Amino acid sequence: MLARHARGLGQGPLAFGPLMQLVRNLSEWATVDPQKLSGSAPGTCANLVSGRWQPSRESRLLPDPLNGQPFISVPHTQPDEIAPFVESLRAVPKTGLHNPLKNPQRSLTGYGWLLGLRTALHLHLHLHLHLHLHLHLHPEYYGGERTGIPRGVRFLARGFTVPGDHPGQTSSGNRWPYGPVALITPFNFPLEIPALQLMGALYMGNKPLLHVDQRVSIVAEQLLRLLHHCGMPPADVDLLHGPGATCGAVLAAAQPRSTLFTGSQRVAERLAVETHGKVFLEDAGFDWKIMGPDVRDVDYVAWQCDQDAYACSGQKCSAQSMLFAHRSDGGRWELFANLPSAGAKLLFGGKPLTGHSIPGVYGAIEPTAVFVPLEEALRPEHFEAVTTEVFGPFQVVTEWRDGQLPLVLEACERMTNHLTAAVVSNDINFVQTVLANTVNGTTYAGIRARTTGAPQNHWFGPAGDPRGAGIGTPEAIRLVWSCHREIITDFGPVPPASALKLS
Ligand SMILES: NC(=O)c1ccc[n+]([C@@H]2O[C@H](COP(=O)([O-])OP(=O)(O)OC[C@H]3O[C@@H](n4cnc5c(N)ncnc54)[C@H](O)[C@@H]3O)[C@@H](O)[C@H]2O)c1
Repeated sequence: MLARHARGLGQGPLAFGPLMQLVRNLSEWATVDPQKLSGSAPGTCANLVSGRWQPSRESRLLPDPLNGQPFISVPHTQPDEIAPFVESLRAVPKTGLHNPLKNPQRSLTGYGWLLGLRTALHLHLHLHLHLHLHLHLHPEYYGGERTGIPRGVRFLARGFTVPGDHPGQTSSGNRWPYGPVALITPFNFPLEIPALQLMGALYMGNKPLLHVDQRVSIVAEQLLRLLHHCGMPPADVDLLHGPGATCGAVLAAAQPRSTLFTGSQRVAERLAVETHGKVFLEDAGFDWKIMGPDVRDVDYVAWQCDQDAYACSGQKCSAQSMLFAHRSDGGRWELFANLPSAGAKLLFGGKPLTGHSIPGVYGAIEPTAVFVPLEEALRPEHFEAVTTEVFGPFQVVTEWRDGQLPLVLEACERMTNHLTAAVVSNDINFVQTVLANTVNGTTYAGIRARTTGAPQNHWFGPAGDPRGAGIGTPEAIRLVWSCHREIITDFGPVPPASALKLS
């Protein structure tokens, strides 16, 4: 009954109570119960293409990160099985499933149910299937989590008009979908990134092929099953489980009009070439934090450093990768006063964790920090190694003294990834100098500055690269999932023939 209620498209936002109930009733829509997933009762996954759930020829058994038991069987789709995915994408017109002039009601009534679902998801989804699965697979921080379902979908496609050159002429800027698109996401945010980006793609009128890292793609599958249950047409999204290379083969054959890729630098650069540049990137994060000379509230700042570098085992793209601590001789703040003046040194960590049952394939090491003197870090022979993202509980620490800010800024200038950054200072002149001379796309400034935390209430994405994508705000959705189309209407009146001259 609830499902029928939810499928009453066009009815506007649904009542909160029934939706909470709907999300709670796992048996109506979920195919796995995370409380029961185990080596003796593994969960199984299926591909979704053109509205039909389908197995693949081979499957891969994933070991439970908690105890090593094989607990999920996921399709190991091979390149010779991709034809239905290619056909499905090729069947989508460039004009999308809807656009400002075609089926505009689809973004209103077709997704009306989502507006009510937003609240229900926000409060209850993470208490049930997804959080359990999610925490099992990857313990992502969930405080302030967003579901990616903004109010007023139609306003995402808001355009503008400009008066023309003569009576009857007007030009209008429109947000237009790409039509067939691909969405590729990594292992470390199995729900948040697919949910936020998928909804944006759909709102703007695209049909996405979704590929999530095979180790966690079961979460995205359950999200799609919930969305179907709530009324999303099953053919609106395809889901491809399997190796990344198989997804690459689909892209090469189907040539989606645009691809949003979130993941490592290596794959990002490869896709940029293979898609001939038709790609938006949320790639590697080498994220720095600069402490100003005025840093105070030491316990708070140190706590935030630990959170940024080591929460979630440092496996956030926004994790603190390099800390520039200010060393103030005779001042209040001497973070690493006992460090040697030259040479790199292990500050702490560096050993494998012991006394656990985590399978070796997942890796488990102590929170680790390595100190590298600033001048040594800047040497050409060291710089690349010092500024390469290590996707784990690892950070590089250095220090700078009064007069060395230009060296710190030089290091920021020479880095290749510009995702998040933090300027920990309440000295407005210091903050302004650092902000004016750096480019990171999501930069926090002030004594409470952090590198992690996104995307809760703001844009999140890299800057300084025309391929840079965003996530988390209406602007991000508009940028990534629609393009600009200018329509100049010129209906007359037509001038008399006597007024026509060659120009
Ligand atoms: N910038 C961001 O917003 C953001 C967010 C999360 C993670 N990350 C980055 O992701 C990385 C960690 O994630 P990962 O190890 O899962 O990344 P990864 O690049 O190995 O994999 C990401 C996705 O790409 C797919 N893939 C791999 N090869 C492919 C190919 N040839 N064609 C198409 N798809 C292919 C994978 O199956 C996976 O779904 C880190 O570098 C981290 O900084 C960035």
